[in-house]
Amino acid sequence: MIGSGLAKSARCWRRCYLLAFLLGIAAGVGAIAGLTWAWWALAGVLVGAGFPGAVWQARWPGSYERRVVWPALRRAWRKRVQLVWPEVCREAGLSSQRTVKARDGAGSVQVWTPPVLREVSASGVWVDVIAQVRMGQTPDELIAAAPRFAAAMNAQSVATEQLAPAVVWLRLVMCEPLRVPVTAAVPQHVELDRITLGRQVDGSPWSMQLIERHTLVVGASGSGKGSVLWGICGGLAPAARAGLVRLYGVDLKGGVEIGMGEGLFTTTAETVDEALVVLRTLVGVMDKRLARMRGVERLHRPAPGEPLHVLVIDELAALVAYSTEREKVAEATKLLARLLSAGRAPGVLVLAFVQDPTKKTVEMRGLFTQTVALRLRSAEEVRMVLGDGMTDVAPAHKISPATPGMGYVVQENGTAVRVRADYWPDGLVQHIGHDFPAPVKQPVVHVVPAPGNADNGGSRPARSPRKPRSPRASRGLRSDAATRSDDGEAS
Ligand SMILES: Nc1ncnc2c1ncn2[C@@H]1O[C@H](COP(=O)(O)OP(=O)(O)OP(=O)(O)O)[C@@H](O)[C@H]1O
Repeated sequence: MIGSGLAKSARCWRRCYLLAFLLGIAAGVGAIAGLTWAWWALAGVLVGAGFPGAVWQARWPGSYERRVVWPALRRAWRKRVQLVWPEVCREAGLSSQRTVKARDGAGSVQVWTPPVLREVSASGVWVDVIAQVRMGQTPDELIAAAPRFAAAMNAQSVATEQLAPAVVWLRLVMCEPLRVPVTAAVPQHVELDRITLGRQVDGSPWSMQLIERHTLVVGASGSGKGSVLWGICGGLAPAARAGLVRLYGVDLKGGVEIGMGEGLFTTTAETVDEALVVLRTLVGVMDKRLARMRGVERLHRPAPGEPLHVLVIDELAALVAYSTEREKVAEATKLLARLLSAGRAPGVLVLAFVQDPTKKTVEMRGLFTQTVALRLRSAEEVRMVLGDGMTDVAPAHKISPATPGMGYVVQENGTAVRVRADYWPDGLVQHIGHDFPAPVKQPVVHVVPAPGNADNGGSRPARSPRKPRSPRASRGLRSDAATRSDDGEAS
């Protein structure tokens, strides 16, 4: 999808082609009516320029945008920076003023000297400006004027950074290609290393590494955590069906989210007790794998029968902070911390979602190896989620509630990128839950205590195991069982 600036530019070019084409026809008619050869030449040039351009634009809009519209827009942005720079600097009080003699020697003129524009370049949907402050100025003065440049350039947003003691970098984001939502498609291929979740601000695909990573996604209510959750689980669906991945879902908000695509999951948990069973089982799997790997390999490679185990927790705070059952919360926190600290190498990964990073979850933040910040409520939350110094370059607290699924990720090279997850409507989630059933099902089996026995450990009445889905379920995870005979996998 293209942003409004791009759409405007495309419209403008379309009009030019149409005009060239019509003028060409008019010149041709003039030539037929007996005018000179010059009219024939004009007609040829105009029709020759207008017609192929119009056909290219109509027939191959993607390549036309890439090769014609974007380069023209970027050229125009660069020129505009050169144009507005002296004026904005003067208005912002950044230029120095001198009176010099006029060239003709008659009288004097005022000369304004702005900070030096060292480099102006444009790529993607932004313009990068590198400027050097004048003697006696501080970089902070230039950084404080950044919103004025953004307004003068009609930019959507501006990011700043001090590159050297006297050098400042400004990135003006000129149009918003992520404004229009895109609906996700049914995944076609087994993807394991990187899962494609949506688009980056420059229009390229946004993909995220999953293997060797524990992922934390933070976003206020309604920020679109569901689309990241289903982007990852849906993206893993072909691998799950092929037996390369097992998904375990913990959804303590009544199972509303994970229940939509329950078929994808090997096990789902909706109470703290069920979640504890899943956590104990995965810690057991992890410990056994680690013991097997010792001295043999350092990183587990997923294979059928030796799958990657992915624990998906919707609303992490419900598990480690909100529950009033303190002993259970303490155990869950401990088990989760073990998975987060040792699960990466043996292929037992955690993918957690949370609304509020200020609660106890923040204690665990350091154990996650990658973080996605969707819309947050304050600059302080951005700092908590993405780290110090990120509020300017990844202003997740400024994301509009009208663009759910939009957020910031910090790449391996340390730069922050704005992204938007594709939207997963309920029907699509149900569809993949149905079409990509987990080959192994291990429902949590509650052991009903004998009358008069101690607490059955459940916060809701014991229930009979869920009916296994096809293919036939393996033995379930027992709420009284801490370990399994094998990896915890199907026997
Ligand atoms: N990527 C997206 N593109 C467009 N719309 C989206 C996207 N993701 C979510 N939405 C819309 O935003 C609404 C809220 O999304 P979602 O339920 O995923 O938020 P959430 O962060 O999980 O909220 P909560 O924490 O309250 O459950 C959805 O009903 C959907 O209509």
